[in-house]
Amino acid sequence: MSQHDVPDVPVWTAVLAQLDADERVTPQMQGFLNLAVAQGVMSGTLYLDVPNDLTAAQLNKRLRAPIMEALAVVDAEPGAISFRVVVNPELADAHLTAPIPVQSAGAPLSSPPISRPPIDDVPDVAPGASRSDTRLNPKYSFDNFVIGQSNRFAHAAAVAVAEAPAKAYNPLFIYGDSGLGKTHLLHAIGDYALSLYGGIRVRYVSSEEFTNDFINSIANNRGSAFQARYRDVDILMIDDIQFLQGKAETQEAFFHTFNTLHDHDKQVVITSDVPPRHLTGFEDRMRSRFEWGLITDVQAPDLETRIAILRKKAQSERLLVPDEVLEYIATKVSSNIRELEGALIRVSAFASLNRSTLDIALAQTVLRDIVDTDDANVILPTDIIAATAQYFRLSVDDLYGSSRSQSVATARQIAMYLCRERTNLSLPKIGQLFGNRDHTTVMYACKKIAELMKERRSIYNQVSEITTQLGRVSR
Ligand SMILES: Nc1ncnc2c1ncn2[C@@H]1O[C@H](COP(=O)(O)OP(=O)(O)OP(=O)(O)O)[C@@H](O)[C@H]1O
Repeated sequence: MSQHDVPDVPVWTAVLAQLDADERVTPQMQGFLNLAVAQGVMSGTLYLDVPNDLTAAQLNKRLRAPIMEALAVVDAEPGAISFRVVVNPELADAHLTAPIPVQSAGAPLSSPPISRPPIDDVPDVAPGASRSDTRLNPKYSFDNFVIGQSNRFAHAAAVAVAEAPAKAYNPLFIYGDSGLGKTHLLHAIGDYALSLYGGIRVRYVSSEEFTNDFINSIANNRGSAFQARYRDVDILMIDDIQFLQGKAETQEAFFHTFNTLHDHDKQVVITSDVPPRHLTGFEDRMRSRFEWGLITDVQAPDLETRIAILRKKAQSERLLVPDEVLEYIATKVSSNIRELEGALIRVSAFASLNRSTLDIALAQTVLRDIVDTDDANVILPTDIIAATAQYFRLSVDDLYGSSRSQSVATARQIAMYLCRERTNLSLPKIGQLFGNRDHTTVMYACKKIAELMKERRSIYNQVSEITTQLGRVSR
């Protein structure tokens, strides 16, 4: 990241100056503080981006009081501003590529805000198989999964596998169209198994990550570390295996991993968009192994299940949405649960920004441009990127490129959000499309835009206007 790209947030600069004289900010803590990049103040909240969970945890735990006190001193209205730490993996990317200057305690933020976090401060992080090691998303649990006709069998099989790994069905192969809950089920298996068997080693991986890991292991001569990562586990879950199509060497690596795990009574769970026999570009020996255990599918949910999913989502996000509005959204979007959730976010964001009553009329207005992909033109990611670039008067290359300036970064995040919501592309695929970015960067972008839509009218309007523009794309 260049110095030029660090947003200038005067209140943060003033807070840093205050903290300079605060003895609670030890040199170790200063290391973490230097990693924070202030993004700006919105609705009374100062947003600080940090590169990883460890830094977020340290700032929240050790520096919350000093930062809050400093904010109270520097702000004209004491107590009016609080702060929020957000993990932004793009900053971690920057660390990998940027030189790492060593800064003295209290160095001003104007130099690149990057220095190594102190290694001896790590013990606060729980040792052993923590959920972050396994890369599980706690939002995707069985508790949050709504069971209906369309997924009842897949759900039951997933629960059975979590309760008795390698005993019930091995492998478990779940297939179905995009956005119907396959990834959710994988994470839920991991989450439930961990809650039942404390020390169990669980690993979730997307097929793209598996491929990249494999390629890196060859490039860096680290084959044994690769093997250990995927073979020293009790449950291996690999998402969207169709992406290994045509990648003979990666398939070979997976084939050996699979055999080792299976031979040692370790559980393998696989997802795909089609059943094993329809997987093209795979060797027969692989396809037949995928058929050894149980094959089950997830289908598009019926109306009742869609309403139940929306109700659950509204509850977990603490959104007050009348039943008839949930029903309306569920009738409007029928094929993809990710789009269903996107529609709910928009309707509730619009109501909260305008402080208006959430009723069917409002939902109709907001969703008039959302066309169910069942009966609409298919929207291509390139349409989304072109429409977003045009809207922000940027070039398409700006969105694919590496500029971290605030305006380009926001436009890129909106384009990523729309690609996730309106197309069938997986997170890694979207990452690849936007200049080979990591899938966690896309995940962060989607979360951030969904949150900002509720808080900032400008962002809400931008997303809506680009959607309207997309509605006009015809082919
Ligand atoms: N039965 C369900 N109950 C609650 N939420 C669900 C259910 N099914 C899917 N979802 C939600 O829908 C969204 C999309 O699901 P998910 O990412 O698991 O789909 P997927 O089938 O893995 O899609 P892709 O193949 O594109 O990765 C997630 O936010 C997930 O939590």
